[in-house]
Amino acid sequence: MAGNKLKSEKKEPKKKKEQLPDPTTLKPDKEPEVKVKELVKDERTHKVLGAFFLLLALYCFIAFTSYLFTWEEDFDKVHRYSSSVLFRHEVEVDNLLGRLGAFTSHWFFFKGFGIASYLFCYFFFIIGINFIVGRRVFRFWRNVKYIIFGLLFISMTFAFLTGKSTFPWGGAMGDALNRWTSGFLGKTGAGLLLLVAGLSWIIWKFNVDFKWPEKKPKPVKEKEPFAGFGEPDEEEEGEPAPVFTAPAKSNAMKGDGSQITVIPPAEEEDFEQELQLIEKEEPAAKVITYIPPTPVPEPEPEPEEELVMTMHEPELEPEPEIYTPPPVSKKNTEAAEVAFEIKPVYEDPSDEEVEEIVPVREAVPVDPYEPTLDLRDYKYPSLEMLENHGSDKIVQDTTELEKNKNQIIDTLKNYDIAIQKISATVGPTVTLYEIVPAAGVRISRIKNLEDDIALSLSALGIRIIAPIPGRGTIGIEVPNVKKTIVSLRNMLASDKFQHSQMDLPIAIGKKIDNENFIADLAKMPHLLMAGATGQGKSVGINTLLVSLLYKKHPSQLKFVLVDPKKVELSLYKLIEKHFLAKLPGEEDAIITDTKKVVHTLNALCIEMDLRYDLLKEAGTRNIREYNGKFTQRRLNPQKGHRYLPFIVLVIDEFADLIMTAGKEVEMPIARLAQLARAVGIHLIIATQRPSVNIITGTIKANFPARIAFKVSSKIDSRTILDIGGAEQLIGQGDMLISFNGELVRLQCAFVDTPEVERVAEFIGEQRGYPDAFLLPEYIDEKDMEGKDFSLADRDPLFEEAARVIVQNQQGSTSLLQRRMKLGYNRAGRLMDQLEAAGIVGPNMGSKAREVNVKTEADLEEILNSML
Ligand SMILES: Nc1ncnc2c1ncn2[C@@H]1O[C@H](COP(=O)(O)OP(=O)(O)OP(=O)(O)O)[C@@H](O)[C@H]1O
Repeated sequence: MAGNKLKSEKKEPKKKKEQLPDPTTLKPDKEPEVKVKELVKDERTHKVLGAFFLLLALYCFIAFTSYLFTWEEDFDKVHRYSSSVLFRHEVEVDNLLGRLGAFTSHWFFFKGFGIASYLFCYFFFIIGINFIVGRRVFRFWRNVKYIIFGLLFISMTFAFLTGKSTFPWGGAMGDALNRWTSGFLGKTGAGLLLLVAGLSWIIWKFNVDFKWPEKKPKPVKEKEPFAGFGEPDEEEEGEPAPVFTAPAKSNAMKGDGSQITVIPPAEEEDFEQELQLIEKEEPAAKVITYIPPTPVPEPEPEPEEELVMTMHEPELEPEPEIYTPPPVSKKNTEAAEVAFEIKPVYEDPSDEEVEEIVPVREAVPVDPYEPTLDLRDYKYPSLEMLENHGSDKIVQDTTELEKNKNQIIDTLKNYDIAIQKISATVGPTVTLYEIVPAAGVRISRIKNLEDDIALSLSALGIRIIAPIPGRGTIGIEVPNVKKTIVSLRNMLASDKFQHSQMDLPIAIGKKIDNENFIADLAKMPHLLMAGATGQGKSVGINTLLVSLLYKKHPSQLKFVLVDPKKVELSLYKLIEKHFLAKLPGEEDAIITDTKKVVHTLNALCIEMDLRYDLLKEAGTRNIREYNGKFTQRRLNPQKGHRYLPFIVLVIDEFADLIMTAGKEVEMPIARLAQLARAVGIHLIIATQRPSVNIITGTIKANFPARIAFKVSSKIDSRTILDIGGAEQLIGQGDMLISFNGELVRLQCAFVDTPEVERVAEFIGEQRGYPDAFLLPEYIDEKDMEGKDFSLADRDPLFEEAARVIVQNQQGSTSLLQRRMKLGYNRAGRLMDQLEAAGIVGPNMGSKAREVNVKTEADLEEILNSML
């Protein structure tokens, strides 16, 4: 043992000696060996090549243009000496670019392709640009094909047209082609061939639309107004629709055989053309984005409900071109009712005037239902109510940038990591340094050294992203010394927000590259927010709510606000009659009590189920389609259909709720999160404590979009985002959002309390609805247990309640509340007593109870017998 110890002691100093060389003898770093392979891949090589090709293009262009003016003078000299002219000093040429210019032009023009030789300039130009920019700005092979075709076609055409001109218009190649073709097809044949080739190219390139004058469409002949709704006859099918704006492809996808069948082949080709163009314009993105030729929103395909499909066929189109009401038949009387408010204004078919057909669309004006007319004078808040918190201009401190850059390079060098390139993007709170490691450096090495590097850089809030997904670079985010506040006002003023077509646009914040991050809450579809106290959660919630208030009308959106802290959301009380929803009979729309939260969540579940029933009845799959149909007056309000506003549930402190109510809260939230998206109910849940017992697996699985402000530990960050990093944030609205499988660092937009107050006041002062939006009533079975009552204890209002119920033939607690101005509890108790007396049936969940007594006379009898 002792021997061993001695040995190791002896060894150690030796080892140390090897590790620490004498600083005085330090040699300068060896220049790294340059391998050919690396050289070829190196972007600098590409840039040099790019510059060379661009110069070559310019050189040829000048030489060729000069040749046009000097060819006669230079011709003999160059022709006589051929390539040796290059080395004959005594020969003087007129070409601007000397003997080389004269020789090159002669070679290209005379021996090659004549005037078409300019295409070589273009060829060198596109190679040069592609090399120098480092991506395929021009598609190489496509251009090569065009150039080859151009060389052959142009040279031959010029040879054909110019005949025996002394200037080599078509060059030797053009002449040879022309001679061969004229010999083979005759002069006329060769001319025709050129014409066909030229035309074909034009058609191919520009997709010229050849239109034969169309016949006037025949009038839709009907014996009686409702006759046009059945199977379309052949004539109708063949006819083009009067106005068609939707892309041919999307129509083709529907393939529903309805009357509006418009897939002209030309449109189909247009579509392909569009696709190619985008491919060409954005080659580097490698994403083929289909932008529909027209901005008509495309509805999702309809559900495959047989009955509904057949009855509502024309309704499947996004914009019905020809609307014809349904035939009244036994089979589909329902369909006839569905189209109840459409005014068929067909002309009498016998009338000669019908020949002068007006587009059918105009002939059937459908006055769409406009939900905003509920409060037609409602004015949206103006941007002036919000403040500009300093300038949104980002300050770039070059010395700070330089210092950080050098520190990063030095730190990495300490770990033997060489880098090829470093670039910086300055964001509002952090600067992203993007590093391209030298060839051969493994990214995993950098990843393993993440903590050490962060420590060496010794700045607070450093985050290393190795690699940045999709970029192949490594990112190091370093906080800025001077941070910029992102004002919500500026984000809302941006074009992206102002012109957004999203259902529920929310301006969240700015990315590092200063791009505004505006997302659609409806697509998220729910949002989970976490962050330690004081890191910007409440500001974040205000930002989201205010964004929605700036974009939505009270008829289109309702908030259910849960605020266990009692103070955070109290500002919104002012907009109760415009934007808030509450339980029937409740005083306060903002819910602060846990018990009521459970009731509200269950009421939301009932609302969700009711909405699903409505959607099913209407044969629609989501709220968008449903509201679309409703506004087109295809759904009958008398059958319970109504315009469905979006409902956004906001819970400001979720941890509190879970601690006090546990499963009672978790279950309805999980249910809503799983199912409510299609019916327009969306959840925003915030918590200070992102621990696993609060953000349970069930909750997490149903919230794909998650925001983390600064949290206190890596574990918390993992709980919320499934990855560390949020503990490295610097607070004050610095956040990470995980959405669509991407993790993005944002600076949350800032809106101060006085601003929110101003907006709420402005809305609150306007005319609103008589009450907040009422959620369906929820009866907690537990509350009702053991409440059998003796008839002697019955409520003094019992008889009155019984009369209200029997008169309306509707066993609903909310009816009692409304008619008798009662609170929820008393109305619920009365309903129990009515059940015990046999006047109404048992509780049926979301539906009204059955009323067992049909007439008032019967009721009086019962009441008398009870005396
Ligand atoms: N986006 C932001 N930009 C600039 N400063 C911000 C931002 N968000 C928050 N802050 C600053 O941080 C402070 C605390 O923010 P906030 O009240 O939203 O924290 P919180 O997480 O809700 O705290 P608590 O959980 O205790 O309510 C704010 O008063 C503000 O000064």
